[in-house]
Parts: sequence; structure tokens; C-alpha cells
Amino acid sequence: MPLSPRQTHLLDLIEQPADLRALSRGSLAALADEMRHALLEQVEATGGHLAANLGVVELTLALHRVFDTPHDRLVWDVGHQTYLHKMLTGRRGWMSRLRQHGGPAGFTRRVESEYDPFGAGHSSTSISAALGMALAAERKGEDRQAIAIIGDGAMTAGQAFEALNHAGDRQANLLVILNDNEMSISANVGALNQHLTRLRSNPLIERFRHSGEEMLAQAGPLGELLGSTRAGLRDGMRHLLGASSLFEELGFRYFGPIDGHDLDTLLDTLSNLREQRGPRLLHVVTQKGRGLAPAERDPVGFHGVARNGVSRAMAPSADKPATPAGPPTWTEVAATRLEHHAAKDERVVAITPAMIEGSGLKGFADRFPERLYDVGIAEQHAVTLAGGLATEGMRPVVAIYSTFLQRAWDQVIHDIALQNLPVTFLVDRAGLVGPDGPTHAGSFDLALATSVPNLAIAAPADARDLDAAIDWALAHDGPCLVRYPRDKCPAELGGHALAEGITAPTLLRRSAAKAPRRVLVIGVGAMVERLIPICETLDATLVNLRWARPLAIEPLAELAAEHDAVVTVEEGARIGGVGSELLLALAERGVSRPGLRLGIEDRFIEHGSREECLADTGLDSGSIAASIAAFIGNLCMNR
Ligand SMILES: Cc1ncc(C[n+]2csc(CCOP(=O)(O)OP(=O)(O)O)c2C)c(N)n1
Ligand SMILES: CC(=O)[C@@H](O)[C@H](O)COP(=O)(O)O
Ligand SMILES: [Mg+2]
Repeated sequence: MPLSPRQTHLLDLIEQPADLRALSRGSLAALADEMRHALLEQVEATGGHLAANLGVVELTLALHRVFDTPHDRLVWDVGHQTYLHKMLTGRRGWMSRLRQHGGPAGFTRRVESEYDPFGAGHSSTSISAALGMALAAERKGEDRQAIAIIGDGAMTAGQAFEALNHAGDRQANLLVILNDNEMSISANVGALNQHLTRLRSNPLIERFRHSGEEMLAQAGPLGELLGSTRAGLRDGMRHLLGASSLFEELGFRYFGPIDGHDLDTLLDTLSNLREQRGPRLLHVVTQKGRGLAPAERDPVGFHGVARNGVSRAMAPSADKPATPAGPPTWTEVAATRLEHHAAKDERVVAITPAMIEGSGLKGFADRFPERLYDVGIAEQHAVTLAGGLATEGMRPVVAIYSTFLQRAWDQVIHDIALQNLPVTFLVDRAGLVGPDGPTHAGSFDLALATSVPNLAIAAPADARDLDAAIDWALAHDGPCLVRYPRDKCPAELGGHALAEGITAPTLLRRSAAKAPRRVLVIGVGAMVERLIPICETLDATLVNLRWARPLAIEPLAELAAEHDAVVTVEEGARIGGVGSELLLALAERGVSRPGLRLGIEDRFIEHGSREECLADTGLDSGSIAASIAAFIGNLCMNR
């Protein structure tokens, strides 16, 4: 059922937020309606993060109406909920290419607009960044508001607390808007979430506060005198009722909770807060998916949707196309193997930093709910928690995206590897992810991991390798990282082992070429599949490395010695990656050969489809074949 197009008379008038401020207040509800519909049409065409955006229509409108953006700084956390913000800040015409190559990013970016004062993608950075802006304004003597808009999910991260702690102590001029929709990607978790629930559902406090304020208003001059201590009285009441907010304890003035879909309340409250200074936190209650019934019912399913996802959701079930069958994803294969082990071994527990669905842990959660720890958006804690569990004989598995593991490398090194603890890391989204772009690319895990002692690193090329790697990791008495991309997983690529032992590389084909054309290609992980036809065409020998550590250097050196040159191909940073390590290790064994290292170039790769991103850095099949062919051509010329 296609979405019916809707007129957008008011939205068409808005080029910049100043145009929004010129509209009558009475027309804003109609504008919010138009914005919500424009959002649905846009996400229908491009796909993207729908539910969070539906929840902030009124909040976005109210913020740009009340504050003097871009002079006042709006810092959105994560940035996945900024589609309306982009529409109101001069990017509406461009949104039809959202998250596509050359189009706007799915998150805020400084290079895109002066209305994006800070780039994001990873969560829980907004309070720190806005605090930096507030302190800079203080130093420069500038009068501006710095506003962090952070979700209840993002608020669960350590960094958010670190920033609150600092801001409250400094009494910085900072406004934090806590957008509480009771959801992270899945239902929000943790004691903070329970605290927010108590704040949301304590009508006694609200009644007490309102009646207290009414009494003060009726008491004339005495009331005015007392009014100056109104905030103190209110805080006192909260303490008496045992309902003081955590934020007040940290030095913030707490306002709310208010209904984030009630425009009048939002506009009045924000206007009041605009006139105040110091650390303030406004608790806004919103509904994820607001205004689209299927998304309100299933905010998890509508967190991110594919192109045509809106009309598909609204279609009667009989009209819904069946999901096409095909190979499973790497995520699915890994999750199935993990469940297989959990069924046999009570010691196996899984940890996720707020990514149950994306990491494929829904099945594990259903089957072994008491053995799944969703720790919130707390990657560092997830890793050290696994360390603690491992010291007591458990077999913890941290399921984590490569990009989010970046937060926790100190924990991997200091808490896990240094103590040689048996923790398995299932590192998903390793390599280029596509539409989420550089903030979410898993470019660095290999380069970071290869230098960490004790850490075994598997880069499986097919489902058979992946299963074997998980089996090995769970039996191994030390840490192990298993990495795989956001893609379909081939079942079995074949080949035979180059040596004894589970971590040995496999040989997939042997070149029949004559010197100087005998080239050994060593593929890392998911790159191997696309190397098979390339090596056939170029008549190169092909090895599936399988394990980046321990590196099976002896059999590889023997094989390399029979060749004229070595090529390595990995979906990870080329500098400091497996290829660099391999060529050096071969040279140290006296097998110095001309080498070509293919990997992610030394720059950030822009968003696009996964294939476009790979092509951008020379890792699509055509570019790989061309690079190897040119390399062989040079070998012949230089002979
Ligand atoms: C460091 C980090 N970990 C995980 C994620 C994945 N992620 C993106 S949005 C999200 C949920 C955020 O919840 P909340 O802040 O409440 O925003 P909402 O979607 O509810 O509006 C998560 C876990 C991320 N972007 N960054
Ligand atoms: C905004 C965010 O960080 C997540 O929603 C992320 O976009 C999920 O990515 P996947 O679609 O790869 O699970
Ligand atoms: Mg939320």
C-alpha cells in the first residue's frame, strides 16, 4: 500500500529555523503534522532510523523555535534522530538521498551544516561535547546556550555520567534534555531506567509542587519573597518524599517530567529554561514511533527500517511479500553456534551492550534468559564484566560490533588479555557497514588486536570456519576474538589445511603460472570468497588465512618461498593490519618477496551501500582484480 502524498504548505515555507520562528504559534501543530508525514515519506524512500525520529517531531520543532540556532548549540546524541532537524536546517531537498553515497549522513556531521556543531553516531557523547562548548563560551565571554539532547538509552553509558559529574561540579551553563521514551533499541534496562520510571510516575510530587507554587502565587509579597527560595523548597519536598532525582544530587536543577508531544508545554518550558543559566536538566517523556501505529506497537522493529519499510508495515498481512530465502548472515550463523554451546554448557553466558537484536541474540534471550546480560550502552563495563565472570569459571561471550568495541580497548588489554582470561569476543560488523558510514565502520579491530599479547584472532571465511572458531574459542584457556562482517555468510569454500591444528590456514588453489608470475594471494576473512574467481582468472595461488593470531608463519613461509610475490587482502585498516604483519614476519624468516597489501585505505570511508563503500577503498572485486593484475604486470616489467 503506497503512502498517500500529503501537502506540506507550512513546511515548504521553511528554509532555515528563522522561518520557523516567523510562523504564528497557532500554526505549529499543523506544521508538526506535516513534518511527521514528510518524515514517513522520506524514510519510505530511503530507509533509515524511523521510530526515534517519529518520537522527536514536536521536540525538534520546539527546540528550533525557542532557541537561537545555530548561535545556540544543539548537540544531538547518537544523531540517529536528526532527520527532522536536518529538514528544518536547509537540508530537506537533499534528504531523498539520505545515507546514500553522496547524500546526507544518517547522523549529525560538522561538515554538513553549521546547525550540526558536533558529529555523532556513537552514543553518549553529547553532554561532554555540549559541556566543552559551554566552557568555551564562558572563557570567551559569549552568551549562548549549549544544549545536549540525549536519550534514556544513551544516558546509561559511563561517559554520560562522567560529563554530568563534571558539569554539576563546574556549575556550567548547560541544558540537558533527557528524551525518555523508555527504549534503547530494545526496551531500556538498568537501575537508572527504574529511577526514570519513578520520576515519571510520581504524581504526588507533581501535585505537591503545583499546589506549593499556587500557594506562593496567592501569598502576594510574602509569596514573592518565598518564591526566591521556591527551588529550594521544591528540592526539599523531593527529598522529604524520598524522590530527589539523581540529577539534582549531581548539581543540576531538574525540570519535568513533561509530555514531549504537547507542543504548548514544550514551548513554554523551553522558553523558561532559555532565560536561565547553570546546569539544568529537562526530563521530556516521548513515545518512540509516535504517530505510526505499527511503529508505536513495535518500536524495536521500527528502530531501523529498509526502503519501502513503511508501506510494507502498513500493508494487510496477506499482501506482505515473503522474505526471500538465501544464505544466513554471519550474525545468524554465529548466534546459532553460540546457542548450541549454551545448550551443552551451563558456564556459557552472553553479554550485550544494548544490541540484542543486531547481535542476533534474540534466540539466546528466549532460550537462556537468565544467562544473557544486557548491560545497557556500556561497552567498557561489558568487557570487564566478562573478565569478572571468567575469573569464576564461567565462559563469557561478549557479542559486540567492531565499531562499539573501540570504546573498550583498554578493558580488552588491561582486564582480559593481560590476565589471559577466557573471554570470547564475537565481533560483528567488522569491516565496512554501508549506510551508517564511517562512524559505524569496523575498520580498526584487526589493526588494534594484532598487537595485543595472548589475544587469539579468528577471521573466518565461511560458516565452517566460523563454527570452528567459536568451538575453539570456548574451549581455549585465554581470550579470543572472532570477527565477521555485516553480510551473508557462505556455507563452505573448501580447501585443505596447510598444517596440523585447528588454527591452520587452508589452501584453496595453487597457481600453475611460471616465474615471475607466480603470485601467492592470502585472503583474510570474508574477503576470501571474492578472491576465488579473481585468483582463477589471474592464475594465482589462494590461501584462506583463517586465523590472524596465532599466525601460521611456518607453512606460509614455505609456500611464499615457492612464489615470486605475495598479496594480502583484508577488510580492515591497511596500516598496521594483518597484511603488514604477515609480510614482515615472512621477511624475518628470510622470505622477502615483493608485496602488495590491500585493505581499507588511510582515510575514513563515506556512507553508501556496502559494495559502494568497498569500491571506494579498492576492495570490491573489480578493483581487487585490477590491483593484483597491475601488480603482476609490474613484476614482469621489473624483471
Ligand atoms: C557506543 C554506542 N553503542 C551502541 C550504539 C547503538 N545504538 C544506537 S541508537 C541506540 C539506542 C539509543 O537509545 P536512546 O538514546 O534512548 O535513543 P532512542 O533511540 O530511544 O531515541 C543504540 C544502542 C551506538 N550508537 N553507540
Ligand atoms: C544508530 C545505531 O547505532 C544503530 O541503530 C545502528 O545503525 C545499527 O546498525 P545495524 O543496522 O548494522 O544493526
Ligand atoms: Mg530512548
